[in-house]
Amino acid sequence: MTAVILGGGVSGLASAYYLVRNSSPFKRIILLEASDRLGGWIQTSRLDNGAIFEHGPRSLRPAGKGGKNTLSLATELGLSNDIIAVTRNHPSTKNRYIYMNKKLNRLAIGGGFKNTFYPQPPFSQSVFSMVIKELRAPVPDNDIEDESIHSFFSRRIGQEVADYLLDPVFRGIFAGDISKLSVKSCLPMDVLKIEKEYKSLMRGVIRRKEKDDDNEVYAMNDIMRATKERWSTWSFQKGMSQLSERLEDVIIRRGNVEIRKSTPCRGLEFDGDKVKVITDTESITADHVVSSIFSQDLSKLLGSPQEELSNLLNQITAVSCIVVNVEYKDYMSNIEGFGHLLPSSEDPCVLGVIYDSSTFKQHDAEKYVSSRYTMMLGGAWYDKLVDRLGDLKESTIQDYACKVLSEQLDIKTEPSNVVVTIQKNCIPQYFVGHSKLVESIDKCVSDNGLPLSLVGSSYKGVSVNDCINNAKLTLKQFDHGIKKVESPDAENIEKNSNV
Ligand SMILES: Cc1cc2nc3c(=O)[nH]c(=O)nc-3n(C[C@H](O)[C@H](O)[C@H](O)COP(=O)(O)OP(=O)(O)OC[C@H]3O[C@@H](n4cnc5c(N)ncnc54)[C@H](O)[C@@H]3O)c2cc1C
Ligand SMILES: C=Cc1c2[nH]c(c1C)Cc1[nH]c(c(CCC(=O)O)c1C)Cc1[nH]c(c(C)c1CCC(=O)O)Cc1[nH]c(c(C)c1C=C)C2
Repeated sequence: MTAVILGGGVSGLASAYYLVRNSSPFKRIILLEASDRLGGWIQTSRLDNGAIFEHGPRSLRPAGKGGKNTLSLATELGLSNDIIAVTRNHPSTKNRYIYMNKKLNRLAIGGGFKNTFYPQPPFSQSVFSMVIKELRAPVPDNDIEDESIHSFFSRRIGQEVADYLLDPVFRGIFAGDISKLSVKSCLPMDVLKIEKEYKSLMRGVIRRKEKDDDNEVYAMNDIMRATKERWSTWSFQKGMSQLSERLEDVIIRRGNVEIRKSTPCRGLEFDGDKVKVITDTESITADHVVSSIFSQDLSKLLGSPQEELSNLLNQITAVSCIVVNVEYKDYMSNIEGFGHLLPSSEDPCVLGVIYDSSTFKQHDAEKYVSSRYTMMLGGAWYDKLVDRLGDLKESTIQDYACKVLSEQLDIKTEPSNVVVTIQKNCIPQYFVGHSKLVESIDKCVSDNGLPLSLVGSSYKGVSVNDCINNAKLTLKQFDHGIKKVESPDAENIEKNSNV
């Protein structure tokens, strides 16, 4: 049997890996990647001076099922010695800032008397009063299927928290507008269900027992290391591309996967239990297709009689971001932290700045002192940004970004390296009603008996962890048991039947 995987980003690569790692019915697997490289939004550049610029994802969380699974995957791939990690007590973990009223306001994340009982700018109320307000907030009588993040947190904790905390945080993840983003699909827990059951989000988060129904088999070495050393975030010595490059190596080494770059799929024609995968040069007859591409790109590949599915897929939208990587030679920042975010009320077009050198100093230039930053622009406010800039010439964007950086971080020196990357449709948006839309898509595929699996960031999670874990769980249907794994940690996979 033949499977075709559409897309060579981390979801497509993970799909291929899990199909070859486990015994599956597919003797032939073809991965089609439209561009000339693999990794998708994972894009790492290594400058001549040894500095690393990430134009997409730069960090992974160890927490949660997805976090555990990605650590397990790194172990299985033999990448343990290439992992670099930041612990929870590191300044880049403890210090996150909101840039508001033209100054940096450190987010009071970790307790303390002053932080708890006295208002911390930019908020006019203390954390303690926010907690009391949330515990006392009324619960709507009617069952709410879904709600915007702004609406939910405004009624639970107040508009100020929605506007000055949730707004920037979700601009920092989805680059999106919380008045449209779904509270059901964008948060790691079902807050509406928790509110209904416990009459308060705080009470529910404290009281509910995390069901440990995780029956997955994990390679434990790096999971145990991350737990023991209390990692907060991690990456790789040579950047995130090490993950996609190693996945490619291992997939090819396993033999029955053919990776075709610069080979876009141009169409899918379903015919009973077979599907014709059309490229510029041929039509591949497959028994199953795994699509990891953006839902609107998949929508365009479907002709009649798949109009219904095509229309549903087309309803999921994405935003575009401009990512500006900047390095300052012979400059040591005096601010340690993960970075700062801006509420849309402060400046809609500037989403935030990541202090890359504060998190991963290992990625700095080898031979001299320097500081690296990544500025994220646009997102749901992309059109406003284009209007403000006037044009999207690299020099226009570069001048603008460096001016903003110098204002917001008081940097007086000129940058030594700048890379501008325009990432079109890079972060899918999970608007109110997204989970119902995904259910309708899944139902349409199954009702029509289409040999099609949907993975990737369009549906159930935008983080790298979510993409990998969702690919693994989606393809479980084909999992006929783990093949002998040659990875250094193979015995651990067998031994640790549960975590
Ligand atoms: C700027 C930015 C910063 C981010 N930061 C983080 C972070 O710090 N941590 C984190 O966990 N996540 C982060 N993310 C999210 C994460 O990077 C993405 O969600 C994830 O990489 C998506 O992977 P994917 O494989 O699902 O999709 P993609 O990476 O989009 O891969 C899809 C692939 O399909 C190919 N393709 C498209 N059409 C076709 C076709 N017709 N035929 C064949 N191939 C096709 C594309 O070329 C692409 O290679 C960030 C994302 C962005 C954009
Ligand atoms: C300012 C814009 C953005 C920044 N990062 C992203 C955008 C759009 C993209 C992004 N960053 C993360 C993820 C994965 C989310 C997840 O579920 O793990 C995505 C899609 C990582 C991340 N970024 C922030 C948080 C709190 C997280 C989660 C995990 C972690 O702690 O590493 C917030 C944040 N993003 C940016 C900054 C400057 C920032 C906080 C100061 C940049």
